[in-house]
Amino acid sequence: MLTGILKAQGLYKSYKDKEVLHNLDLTIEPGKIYGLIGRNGAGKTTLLGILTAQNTKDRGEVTYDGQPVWENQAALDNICFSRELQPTLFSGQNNLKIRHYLRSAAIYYPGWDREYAQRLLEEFKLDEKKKICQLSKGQMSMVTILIALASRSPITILDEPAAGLDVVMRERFYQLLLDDFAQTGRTFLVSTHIIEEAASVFERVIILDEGRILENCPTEELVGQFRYISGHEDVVDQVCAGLEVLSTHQMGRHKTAAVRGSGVKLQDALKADVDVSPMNLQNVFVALCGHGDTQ
Ligand SMILES: Nc1ncnc2c1ncn2[C@@H]1O[C@H](COP(=O)(O)OP(=O)(O)OP(=O)(O)O)[C@@H](O)[C@H]1O
Repeated sequence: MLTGILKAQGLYKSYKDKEVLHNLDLTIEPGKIYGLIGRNGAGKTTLLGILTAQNTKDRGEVTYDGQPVWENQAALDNICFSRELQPTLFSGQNNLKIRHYLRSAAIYYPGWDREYAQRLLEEFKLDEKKKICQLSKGQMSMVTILIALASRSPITILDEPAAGLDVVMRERFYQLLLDDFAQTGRTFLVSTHIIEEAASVFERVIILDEGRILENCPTEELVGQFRYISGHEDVVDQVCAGLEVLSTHQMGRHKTAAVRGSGVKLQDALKADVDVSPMNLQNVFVALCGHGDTQ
């Protein structure tokens, strides 16, 4: 599926005097699955809301296929932002049922796949006659996921879709995502805190830290740049001299450093009397965004 590029340039967003996004640039290319990770309050939901014109920006531009997305239905027809249902939003409409919600989605999304939606309803064992305000947290997540998948939108964005799901449903969700991607090649952008579980699904990872994009690159390429180097503190210090050290942990004279580096300097390090071990995406995330909290 050939779709346009979703692009943010120079985004700024503040709530009162708190700056949440700072001069943020981001390019979402067609036909890729992106994982968006960041600490609590990093600005993920705010960013996703602005990318999909559901939230306002203070400065900057968001375009789809070169056209601004703000108040541009032609551009927004290509983008689905399926976010967690807020039971409080529905408390004033106690009779709103899943069926009504799906009917609205069918009208809103031009590519709505009714047959796929029905299949997912059955697979998730959701009763469309059930009221939204009576759904469990997991069932709310399932409705959110169902809408995202059945929208068939070229760019489909989900904000923490797996948070309310049990482990079996989370695995099923990732499988559905990958099956859909294999079939349609549409773009997915998914935010999550369950990093390691999702690492193998996301071919690209975006790390948002305090309103700034720290990384936006292939997951394997990113993780491959980081290693733990451990051993006697003197040797570790010597080896790390030319490398970027993100964090250190010491027990007596034994030291472990999380480092980023490649090339000659790393090759030299590998020859020294130290243990070198790979890091996983979660370790990399903590090293980059821990800001000393985990030392
Ligand atoms: N409507 C709002 N009014 C005021 N402050 C807000 C509003 N929405 C978000 N914020 C603040 O902006 C910051 C970023 O919030 P946001 O929800 O975008 O972060 P997040 O990365 O999605 O966080 P989490 O992972 O905890 O869900 C937080 O400090 C939050 O309190």
